[in-house]
This record gives sequence, structure tokens and C-alpha cells, in this order.
Amino acid sequence: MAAVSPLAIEIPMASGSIFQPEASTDDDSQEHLLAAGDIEAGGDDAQTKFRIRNLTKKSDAGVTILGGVNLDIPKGVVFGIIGPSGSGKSTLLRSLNRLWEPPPGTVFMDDRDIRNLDVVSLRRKVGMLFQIPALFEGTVADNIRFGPQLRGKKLTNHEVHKLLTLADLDYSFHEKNGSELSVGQTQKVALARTLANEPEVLLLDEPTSALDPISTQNIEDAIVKLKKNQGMTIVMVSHSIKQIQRIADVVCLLVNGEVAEILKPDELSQANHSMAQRFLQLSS
Ligand SMILES: Nc1ncnc2c1ncn2[C@@H]1O[C@H](COP(=O)(O)OP(=O)(O)OP(=O)(O)O)[C@@H](O)[C@H]1O
Repeated sequence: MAAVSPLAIEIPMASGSIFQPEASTDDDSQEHLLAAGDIEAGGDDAQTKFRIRNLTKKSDAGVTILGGVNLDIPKGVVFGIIGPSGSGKSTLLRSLNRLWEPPPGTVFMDDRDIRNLDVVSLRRKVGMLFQIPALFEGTVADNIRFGPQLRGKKLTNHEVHKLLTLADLDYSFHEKNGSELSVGQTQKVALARTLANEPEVLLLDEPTSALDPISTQNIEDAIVKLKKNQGMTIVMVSHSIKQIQRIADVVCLLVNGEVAEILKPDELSQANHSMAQRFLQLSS
């Protein structure tokens, strides 16, 4: 079981939720959970969006990649995940939309085991933006329209325009081809394309690593707006402690596949775990 922070406060269940919790909620795991009430959520009530219980992964060679992660991710917050290279951040992120299949009974969204959900609709609800994005063939507008089209919805030019603006791109980009774009512009188109599916959750794996400082700030602003205006839950892996401090509401520090600390961004310097302290000192 993961080492965890003493900063544990239980997150209240969604009021009026029609779902009964399927996860085991042993006292041991509950004690590590951060107070939802302490977090500035975009929605009305702080509720748990993801409940992760004893999430474990070993490599084929038997090396532990995730060592029994227990975590509650509140709804409507920016949840940052930081930690040294190879600590399992991306693996944890990818478990949330089954890009890596977590074992049954380990990852729950809105109190439902995600292994019991239709994977296509799960991935529509839980959109993901990769560090190195890839666009489909066709124009930027084609890319943005792709997801909704699969569900029989044709986005209007106005809707495409709005999505481009949200992703910090001028409307003139809609006619461009993917091959004409820089990596940073491609990343923004990928964000617009993900948002076109109207996800409830956005998974971001180092989303601004290819962007210049101004674009980074614009994307960070967009992320905060998505949380505030739409109550979106955003789970973001970042190597930038400063970025986490700018936009995250709560930070999970992952070390060697285990949750070392769960802290508010302004409390990062108070991390107890020795490896976490060293990582933070060297990163700042
Ligand atoms: N399918 C796999 N088979 C074997 N090893 C794997 C597999 N997936 C991940 N790993 C290993 O698990 C560890 C965690 O990988 P992961 O990409 O989740 O870490 P990370 O914290 O995101 O790293 P980084 O910050 O460098 O991106 C790494 O040592 C990686 O090599």
C-alpha cells in the first residue's frame, strides 16, 4: 500500500448520487485522502470524480511500476501529478481512461468501476492530451469536427471558431493542414479537438512542454477557465513545479510508483518524504 500524507480529510460523496460506491473504502486508505472542502472546485459541491484503490502495476520483468496507489481525485479541480522520471505518473494518468487497463476494482469514476464502462464513451468523457500530439489527415477543422461527427453531430463554423479560441488559436488556422503547423500549434489543435468531445475530465500529460511562455500562459488560463466555467476535472502531469503552483488546486507527489505526498501547491515545500524533498529542491 502506498505511503501517504497525513493531510487526509475525507471527500464527501456526491449528494443525491444514484450510484452506490463499489470500491472498498477501508479505513487505511481513507486516511490519505485530501480534503475536498479545502480545494477550490469549479462545481457546486466538492465530490469525488475518481477513486483509486490499491492500483498496482508490475512490468513483465516483475519491476513495480505502480505500488498500490490509493487516491481520491475531487471533481472540478485541477489535480497536479508530479514526481521524478519513471515514477509512474503517465501510467497512473493513462489508467484513468483505460489507455492502460487497470485491474478490475481499482479505478472508479463517479463511483463506477471504469472496467465496467464502455471504453469508447469513457474516452469521450475522459479526454486526453498527450505530450507529443498527432493530428489526423485533413485540415484543422476536420480534426476538430472528427469526434462529434462520430456521434452524428456536425459542428458549425462558429463552434469550431470557439474551440480554436479556447485553445489559443486564431480562426484562420481552421483551413490549415496538420503538416503546416509547429509542434506547439499542433498541441493547441489537439486540445481543441479533445474539447470538441465535451469531456467531463481532461487528462494532460505535460501539455505545455512544447509551448513558448506566452502560449503556455494562454493554455494555463484556458485550463483554469474550463475548471471554473464548466466544472471540468483536470488531471495534469507536469515536470514544472512552477506551473503546478500556478494552476493546480492539489498536488500528488508520486515517487517510485507510490503516493508520497498529497499537498496543496503552496505547501509543496513542506513535503516530508525525503525523496520528495530532494526532487522539489532540485526542480525549483
Ligand atoms: N508497459 C511497460 N512495460 C515495462 N515497463 C514499463 C511499461 N510502462 C511503463 N514502464 C516503466 O514504468 C516506469 C514508469 O513509467 P511512466 O512513463 O509511467 O513514468 P513517468 O513518471 O511518467 O516518467 P516520465 O516523467 O519520464 O515521463 C518507467 O520505468 C517505465 O520504463
